[in-house]
Amino acid sequence: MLTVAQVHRRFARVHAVNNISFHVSAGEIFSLLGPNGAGKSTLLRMLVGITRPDSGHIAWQLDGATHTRLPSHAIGYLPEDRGLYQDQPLIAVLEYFGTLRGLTPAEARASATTWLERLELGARLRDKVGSLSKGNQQKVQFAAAVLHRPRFVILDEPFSGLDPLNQEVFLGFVRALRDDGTTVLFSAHQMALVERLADRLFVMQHGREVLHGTIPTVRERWGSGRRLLLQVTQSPDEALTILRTHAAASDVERRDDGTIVITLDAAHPVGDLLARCAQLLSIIDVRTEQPSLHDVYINTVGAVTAPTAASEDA
Ligand SMILES: Nc1ncnc2c1ncn2[C@@H]1O[C@H](COP(=O)(O)OP(=O)(O)OP(=O)(O)O)[C@@H](O)[C@H]1O
Repeated sequence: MLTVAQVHRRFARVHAVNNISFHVSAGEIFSLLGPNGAGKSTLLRMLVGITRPDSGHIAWQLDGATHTRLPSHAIGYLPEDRGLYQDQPLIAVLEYFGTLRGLTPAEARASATTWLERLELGARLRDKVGSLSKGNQQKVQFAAAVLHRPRFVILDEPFSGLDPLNQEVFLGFVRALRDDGTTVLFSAHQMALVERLADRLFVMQHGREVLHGTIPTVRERWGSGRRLLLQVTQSPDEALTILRTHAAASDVERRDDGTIVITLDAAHPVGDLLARCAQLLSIIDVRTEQPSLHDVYINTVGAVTAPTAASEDA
């Protein structure tokens, strides 16, 4: 549905988006990740058509036709800088956004009312936007991005500023959009939510790609490996010494709660290792653990060094 090919955008000496390519399929939830200043918002603004790439191209496939920019009725956008008219009633603001996206005033009003009720703001539809809390304003902005039922939705940090309960509510809304056939691309910093929501993720840093793939692929390829977690009757320090000396387990550590953690690798199949541990230690409990997306992100992004101005200009 969307192809981004070698897209580049520079501000003075900063390569905000540096040779980025990816593809988003119809019906997918695609997540864009990266630390502050990585280039996510700049890339999203180019996808919406607010700014243009210096080079590279963006192509949308819709109903058999290819577009460089999607028609406004087909795209919804939640910008990072939330911009609602503070002194207007919620219903008037949403009706206005709906008509900008091709709905009639009556259609816009009906859809806005439905969304405000869904967002538990039905009782406040005549209140001014400025009288709402930050989180509730975010809900209204979300409604403005989706009330015209676009085919493709771009959400720039939809979870920022929301309490944990409302993060769950938004997670449900994004899933509902996908179930309705909408393709969703969102940026976020909340790894645990991304892990539960996204089909595929793309991590960028200093404008460049550092990680790209489905969640299981990314975990498998870039994760630091599965871990074996043991609770034993021996003291943790004694257990560490025994394992390092007699089980050839070099990547072994203890957690604050006394759990012994052995990172698995191909040279030590879990069955063999567990059998050896059982010979050496008195095991009370055993389980394995997958690296979380958070672990993968920290390991990968933490390992990238910043480009110098000289290397960027080269
Ligand atoms: N209009 C602009 N003029 C100059 N520099 C800009 C402009 N917009 C973005 N930049 C720079 O481009 C880089 C990428 O910024 P961008 O806002 O895209 O990052 P981001 O990944 O969205 O960050 P955050 O997670 O903090 O929102 C930053 O170094 C930023 O200062």
